[in-house]
Amino acid sequence: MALSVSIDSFLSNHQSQLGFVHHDGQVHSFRSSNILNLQKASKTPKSLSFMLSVKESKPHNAVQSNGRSSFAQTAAVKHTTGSVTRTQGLRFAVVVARFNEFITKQLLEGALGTFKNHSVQDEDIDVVWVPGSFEIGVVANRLGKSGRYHAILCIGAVIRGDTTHYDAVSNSAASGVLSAGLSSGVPCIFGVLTCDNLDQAINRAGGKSGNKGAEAALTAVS
Ligand SMILES: Nc1c(NC[C@H](O)[C@H](O)[C@H](O)CO)[nH]c(=O)[nH]c1=O
Ligand SMILES: CC(=O)[C@@H](O)COP(=O)(O)O
Repeated sequence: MALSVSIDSFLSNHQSQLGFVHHDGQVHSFRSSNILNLQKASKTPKSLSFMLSVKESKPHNAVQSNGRSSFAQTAAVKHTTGSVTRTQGLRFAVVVARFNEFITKQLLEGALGTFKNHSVQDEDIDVVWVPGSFEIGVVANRLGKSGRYHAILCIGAVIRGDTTHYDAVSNSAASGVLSAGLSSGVPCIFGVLTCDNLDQAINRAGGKSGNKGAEAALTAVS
């Protein structure tokens, strides 16, 4: 059964955790200890661009060839989405693993390029190096709790070897990043490659499958 939630009940349920900027640019609700800290840390405190934009979409009936209305139900409610254009005053930390550095450096380059393309200022980005992907979570958690950043981008490259070590490191990296986000309340973005071989990693670090660091940075902005 589909769950239908109106924007009003969504807002009243989440206003303690999130701030919202309506499409008219007005802040409609805004609080939480981290966000307050962020507000203090922000160079331009009145910039609330990191908050989610609430965009109104007009109800419309998408009629399928069989004559039935397809997503009329979802089209009838307001949708909430992040913005990749309102970046003024956004601050990011990037936690990057030194292990497989020839890959993680490329991912980092991709991420910094994306930040630049989205007008995030160099002085609003801190890069913190850790030994391996296993250590990313603990540092991301600490940075998240500092209240200085709007999102933490986590970068690593775990490449399968001969033993089950790969599973331990990649699963720990994923759950570490997840826990860091949940416990700090600051989005911690998973930009850790988990690859079966070196080729896969190279392809995803600026090769033929793109640059996953760049993609993860866009997620952080959003
Ligand atoms: N094998 C990989 C590691 N291993 C190192 C661990 O992340 C960790 O630093 C060590 O176990 C000490 O706690 N790290 C990666 O990022 N990628 C690997 O492929
Ligand atoms: C992440 C890994 O599995 C790797 O670096 C360790 O390789 P191995 O399993 O051959 O010890």
